Amino acid sequence: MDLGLESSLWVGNKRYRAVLTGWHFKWTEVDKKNRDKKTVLVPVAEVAGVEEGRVEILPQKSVEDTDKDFTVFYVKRSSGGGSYGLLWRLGRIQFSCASRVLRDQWTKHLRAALKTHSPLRPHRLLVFINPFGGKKKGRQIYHSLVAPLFELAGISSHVIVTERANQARDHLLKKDLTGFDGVVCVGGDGMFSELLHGLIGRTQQEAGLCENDPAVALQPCPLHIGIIPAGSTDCVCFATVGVVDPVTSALHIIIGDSQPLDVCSVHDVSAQVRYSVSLLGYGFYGDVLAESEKHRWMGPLRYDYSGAVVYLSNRSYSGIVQYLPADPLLSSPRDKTRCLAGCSVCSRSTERLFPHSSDSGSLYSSHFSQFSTDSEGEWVSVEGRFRCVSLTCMSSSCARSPLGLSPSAHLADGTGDLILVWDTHPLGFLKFLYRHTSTQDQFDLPFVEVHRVKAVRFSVPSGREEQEYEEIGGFSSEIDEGQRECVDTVSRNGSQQHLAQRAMTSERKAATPFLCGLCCKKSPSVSVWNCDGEILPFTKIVCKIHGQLVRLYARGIEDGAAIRNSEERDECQRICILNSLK
Ligand SMILES: CCCCCCCCCCCCC/C=C/[C@@H](O)[C@H](COP(=O)(O)O)NC(=O)CCCCCCCCCCCCCCC
Ligand SMILES: Nc1ncnc2c1ncn2[C@@H]1O[C@H](COP(=O)(O)OP(=O)(O)O)[C@@H](O)[C@H]1O
Ligand SMILES: [Ca+2]
Repeated sequence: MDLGLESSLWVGNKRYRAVLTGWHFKWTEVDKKNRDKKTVLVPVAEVAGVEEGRVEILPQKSVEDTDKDFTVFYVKRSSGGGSYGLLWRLGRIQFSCASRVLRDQWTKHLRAALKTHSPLRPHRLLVFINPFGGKKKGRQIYHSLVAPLFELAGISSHVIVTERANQARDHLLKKDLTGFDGVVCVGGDGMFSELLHGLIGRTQQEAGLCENDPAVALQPCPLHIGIIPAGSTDCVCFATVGVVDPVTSALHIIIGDSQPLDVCSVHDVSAQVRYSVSLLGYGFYGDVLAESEKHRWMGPLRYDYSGAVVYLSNRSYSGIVQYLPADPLLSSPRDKTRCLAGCSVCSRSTERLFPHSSDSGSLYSSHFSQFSTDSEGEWVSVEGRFRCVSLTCMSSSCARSPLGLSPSAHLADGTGDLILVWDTHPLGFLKFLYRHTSTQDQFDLPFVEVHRVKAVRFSVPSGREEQEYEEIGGFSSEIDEGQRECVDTVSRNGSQQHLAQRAMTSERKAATPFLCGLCCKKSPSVSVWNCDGEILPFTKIVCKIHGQLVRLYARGIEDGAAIRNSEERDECQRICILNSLK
């Protein structure tokens, strides 16, 4: 069927020339002298629904069934929601046709174009709501903001309000999932993590693969994941959509957007596996999570409170970190680029990760080639005392840190960024943390290193695990020994880091009076791992990044930083549409 169509249509008493070209639907106001006025251009892929009659969805759905009218719902962008990302809202236009025949032609052609140009639109979704996530508004957010949009788009959803932790994960591992196109969580990063574990586990079970084996190349998941943000950090949503907004996320789900995402598998010696996408953190972030669990009643503020408590306790930990660097010719964590919608680094990675696929974006292509074609590089080893060791598969931007833990990380390039913050004096560490809140480079500090990696191993020097408490502070022999270890190991690895470490020793002496106030209590010698908001029950780990293991209903961040007024907003809509065509 030829999807193109062109005719005059009316909105109220204004005449429009409407054109459907297959990829685009546009309407231009025509004045009495037949001159063109303003045009609105909407990619067919961003049409949310087409309905006969004059349809309203708010305050509730109502249809005035006239036989010459039809209503089109589409994605409309607006700035807001912070300096990055664009809010999406539901645009609506009600057209009148000259005849019923023409009206039926328009609705038929538009619906056929939708099917052809956005094949991943979901028809049936499995939705899990965590009623206790974030500010406990999950149910309300879903029923008032999301369900009416799904209904409009003709999506049928099976909704489960969870009654316990891990219910969503267990459901995905065991229950019949036939007929579902995607799975949605209404909650925070913890709920997303449940879906991630459930779907990855289920996919490996069905493929007959052992997910606990770090040597296995995992099979990508066939079902898409949608996130309706209703949690505390909502980092996965922020970093993949650019804003934390339930309506924006619902619209990405409706139009069947697709964003692949790298996932890190975290294995312990007894072969248990966990997955992480946003933050795998030892030291500071592990301690913040452990502390925050005691203060869940505070809601999202528990992290700020616990962050301050842990910061003031001034801890550092010994560790041995080994990493397998990614190809430095492809990208670097300090190249000042940002992974935005249509990212070319990620697109090239798709071709590299799935070389035998005719459609380079296909989920179903062989994923096994990934490691056989990659030449295994050399592992690098460092040992010493760290304030924190963090690994992230993406930028991990969130409201607390709008550019994230690693601002130049990519969502789907098959690598992660390893951030090593060596022990330093308290003010230095505060500077590091504080830089996350602005555009200042948190890696441009002498005690910070960042590496783009494919795999990481971590262990605690022998004897430390059993040692329950130790003296801490810049003056104990423990720290001096740790400091020496660090200088030795790093210089063995031929890095310039040892110079910085030496400089740090004198900085630490300068900070002596400040430290005295803080460090007069005992502290544990071993921290815990924070795996996307969950405490891991093991310290020694092996991690591997699996490129594009899952897909989200998202498209990456649309850069809205330049948009300040409504005229620029229209321009932005145009630029975003042009970018989406590239
Ligand atoms: C001085 C200000 C310092 C601001 C430092 C901000 C760094 C923020 C990096 C955030 C990375 C987030 C990665 C996401 C992790 C989530 O998967 C995970 C689970 O989220 P969920 O509960 O929503 O399910 N979230 C977390 O683990 C939370 C980590 C949050 C860390 C916040 C740290 C706040 C630090 C405040 C320090 C204050 C020092 C004050 C000195 C007097
Ligand atoms: N019904 C429930 N009761 C208790 N815990 C739950 C329930 N449903 C989910 N959880 C757990 O709650 C934790 C936090 O959920 P999340 O939605 O991420 O909120 P937040 O962002 O506030 O931490 C997750 O680890 C999840 O496994
Ligand atoms: Ca990545």
